[in-house]
Amino acid sequence: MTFIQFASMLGMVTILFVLCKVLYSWWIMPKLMFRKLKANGFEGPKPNFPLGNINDMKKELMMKRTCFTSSSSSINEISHDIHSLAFPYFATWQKLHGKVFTYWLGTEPFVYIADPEFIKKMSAGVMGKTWGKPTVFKRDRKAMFGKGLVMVEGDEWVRHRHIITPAFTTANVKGMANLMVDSATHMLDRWARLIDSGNAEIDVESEIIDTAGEIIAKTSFGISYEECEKVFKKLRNMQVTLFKSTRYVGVPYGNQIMCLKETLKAHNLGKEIDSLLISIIEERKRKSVDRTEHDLLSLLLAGNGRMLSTREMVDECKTFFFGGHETTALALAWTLLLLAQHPEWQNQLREEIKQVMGDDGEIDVTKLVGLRKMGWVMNEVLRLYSPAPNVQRQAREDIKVDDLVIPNGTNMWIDVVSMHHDKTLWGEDVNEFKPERFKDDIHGGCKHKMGFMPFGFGGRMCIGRNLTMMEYKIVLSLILTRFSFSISPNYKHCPSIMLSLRPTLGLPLILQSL
Ligand code: HEM
Repeated sequence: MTFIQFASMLGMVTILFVLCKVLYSWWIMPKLMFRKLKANGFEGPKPNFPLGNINDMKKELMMKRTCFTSSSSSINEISHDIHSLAFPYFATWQKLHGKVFTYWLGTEPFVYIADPEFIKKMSAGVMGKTWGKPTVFKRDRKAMFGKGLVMVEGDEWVRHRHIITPAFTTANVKGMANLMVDSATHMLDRWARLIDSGNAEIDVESEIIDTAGEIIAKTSFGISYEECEKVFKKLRNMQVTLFKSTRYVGVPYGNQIMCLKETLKAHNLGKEIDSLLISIIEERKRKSVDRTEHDLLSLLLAGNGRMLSTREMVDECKTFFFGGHETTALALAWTLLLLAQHPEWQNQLREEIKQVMGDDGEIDVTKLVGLRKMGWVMNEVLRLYSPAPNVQRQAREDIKVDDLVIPNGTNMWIDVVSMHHDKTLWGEDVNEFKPERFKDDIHGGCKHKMGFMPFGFGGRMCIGRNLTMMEYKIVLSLILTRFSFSISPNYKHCPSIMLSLRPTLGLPLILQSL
C-alpha cells in the first residue's frame, strides 16, 4: 500500500468515525433518552429531528405576539394573567399533558415542571453540589457566564460559592449603598431635566436598565464612571447581540449556522470584555487591597478570593453583571408599572418612606429594613412579573419522584411564571396586585411553600438577594420621593421573555416632579 493510499484510507476512517459520533450524539442518544423518559412515565408533544419542538414554540409565540402588540393598553385593560403571553407553548401543552411533561429543544430533551409538590419531592435529598446545569445552556451562554457561579457544578461550585458568599453579607452590601445612591440620583436628575424641558414621557425600562448596569458594574469592579461605561457598553452589546436573534438552542450547531453573524460578534465582544476585565483585575491584584473600597472585586481580593484565578474572577464579574443588573432593573421597572396602575400604593409607600427616613429624603441604609410595605410590594411584583421566569437544572443521578424516575442527565425546566399565576396555589385573586398578601407570610399565602420562588430554591438559590433588596429599596425610595407617575397612553402591555421577563415595547410612563 502506497503512502497516498494509506493517507486517504486514514482520512476515510476519520470521516466515518466523526459521522458515527455525530449520528450517535444527535440521533441515537436523543432517541434512547426519549424512550427512557417515556418508559419512566413522561409524556409530551412529539419532537421532530433536528429542531425538536422549537418550530411549534416559535409558531405559538408569533401568534401571540401579533395579537398583543397591535393595540395599546388602557390602564383598565392591563391584565396580569401573563403566563399564556410569556410562554404560550407551555400554556397549550399544560392543557394537554398536565404540569409535568417532556419537550425538546433541538436534540435535547427537557422535563417541564410547574408543580411545586413535584419540585419538593425531586429536590429532597439533592444537595446544591449534586445539581447540574443543562449543558446546552452552558454552551450557549458561555460568553456571558463562562465558568462563573451560575454554571459551575460539583466540588467546583462548592469552592466558588464558599469563596464568594462572604462578599454578599448584609454588612458588606451596605458598603455599596453610596454607589447606588450616586447612580440613581444621576438618573433622576436627568429625568427632572427632561420634565422641565417639556418631555414628561420617559421610557423607564431602558433608563433603569442602564442605571442598574452602571450600579452593578461599579459594585462588581469598583471602577471609575468612564472605565465602567466602556466595560458596561460592551457587556450590554454582547447580551443584546446574543438575545435579539432567533435562538436555536439545542439544535446541533443551530446558532452557528442560522445566526453566524451574531454568534461571531458576541464571540469577539466576549474576547474584548475579557481582556478589559483581565487588565482591571491584574492591576487590582498588583495593588495592595484598599480596605475602604466596597466593590465585590475588592471584597473577594480582601477575603479568600485570591484563591480564584484571574480567569475565574473574570467569569464571576461577568456573572454578577449578567445575573444581577437586568433582574434587579426589571423588578424596579415592573414595580413602576404596577404603582402607576395603583396610585394608592404610591401614596402608601411615600408615607412609609417619610415615616422611616424622615422628611429630608436622605437615604439611611440602616433604616431600609423598616420599609416593610415596600418589601411586600417587591414580593408581589416578583410574583406577578418574576424577572427570572424559570429555573434550570440537570439531574446528575437518577431521581425518583413517586413512581416516576428522572434519569441521570435529564434537563429540567421549572416554569416559575406558571406557578406564580396558578389559581390552585394562590386562589381566585391570583392575577390581582395585592401586596398585603405578604404582610404576615413570606410565602404570600401560597398553599405550597415552593410555589413562590423568584430566587430559585435549595443550595443554589440566588446569592445576590441582599444586594437586590437593598438596591430596590434605595432606587424606589429615591424615585417616589421626587416623582409621581402614571401610565402613558403609548404603553402596550406585552411581557415577553428575552432571557428575563421584559416589557417587549418598553415602559413609557408620564412623570411629574413632586
Ligand atoms: C431581582 C433580582 C434577582 C432575581 C429575580 C434573581 C434570580 C435568580 C435565580 C432564579 C437564580 C437561580 C437559582 C436556582 O438555580 O435555584 C439565581 C442565581 C444566581 N444569582 Fe440571582 N437574581 C437576582 C439578582 C441577583 C444579583 C443582584 C446578583 C449578583 C450581583 C445575582 C447573582 C446570582 C448568582 C451568582 C446566581 C448563581 C447561584 C448559584 O448557582 O450558586 N442575582 N438568581
